[in-house]
Amino acid sequence: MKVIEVSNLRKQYRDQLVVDDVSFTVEEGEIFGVLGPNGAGKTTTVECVAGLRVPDYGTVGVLGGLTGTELREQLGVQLQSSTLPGKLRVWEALDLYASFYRAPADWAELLERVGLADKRDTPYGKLSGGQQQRLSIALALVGSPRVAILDELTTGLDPQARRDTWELIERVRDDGVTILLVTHFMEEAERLCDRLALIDSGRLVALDSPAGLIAKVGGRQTVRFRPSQPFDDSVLKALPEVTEMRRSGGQITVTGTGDLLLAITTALSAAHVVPADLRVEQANLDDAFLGLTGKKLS
Ligand SMILES: Nc1ncnc2c1ncn2[C@@H]1O[C@H](COP(=O)(O)OP(=O)(O)OP(=O)(O)O)[C@@H](O)[C@H]1O
Repeated sequence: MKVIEVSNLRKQYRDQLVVDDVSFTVEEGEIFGVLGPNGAGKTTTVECVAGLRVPDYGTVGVLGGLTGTELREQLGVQLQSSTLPGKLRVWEALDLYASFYRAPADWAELLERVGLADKRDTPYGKLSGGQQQRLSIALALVGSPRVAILDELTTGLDPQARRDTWELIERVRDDGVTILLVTHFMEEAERLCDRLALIDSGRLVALDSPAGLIAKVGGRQTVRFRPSQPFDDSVLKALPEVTEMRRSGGQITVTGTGDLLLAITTALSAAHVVPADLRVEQANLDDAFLGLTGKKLS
């Protein structure tokens, strides 16, 4: 079932076109990512989905075209810019948000779920960045929505807090909430998203699963190793899988496609060379973005 349908969305601020003919659909139960560099138009796109901005052109449908109160009841939104008064206690914020809904979730249970039960009486201003983000997720979920929009959720968090937040988002999805996630972190998109819309300068560049996007750039891989003894470049350069080979100090870096690792290890073995410190790096979403737009994501 299609939960979000965006067709030919266009949005302009004065004379700046920031969303240019963007279309995508989000299926029920997905974590759907909108990935792109700063200023690409991601927030504007999801603000149109959330009904917070009016598109200049195109249509946006959530759960078959809900609007007004019905839309607000079914859609939880956590926006990049949202902050709360520093003195507001965690429980007060949840109680306040719960009062906006006819059938709110049990917020005490929600607090357990986001790991903030022991911060119930802590003022918002005294929470760490990660705790504030987890509270903002709880606030987005307090109306028991079927769809949640989460914008730049982990920006500014340390790696551990970021990983904790990813686990939390996965649990929310496992509970049946469809998630539209805005991010400019390649690693976050790769780890969390079932499908991704790559956005650059307001335009949809590609839409696929993370693996599908990476495959679009040809599945480039890099293999690094230290050879047990000298060998001639031609041993590897002659392989059809190899596109480039570089030597730096004692290390050799080979890039290529196909079953690169097998081709290299077989050729080295025939030349009686043992590869030590062998490492394989697959192409990632950064490479995909670079291949599709000519720009680096980060
Ligand atoms: N209310 C506004 N009025 C005028 N220009 C705006 C407004 N909001 C955003 N913009 C501009 O529109 C462009 C797209 O912004 P948007 O926030 O949608 O991008 P983004 O991809 O979410 O970027 P970021 O990750 O930096 O938030 C930017 O150039 C931004 O400066």
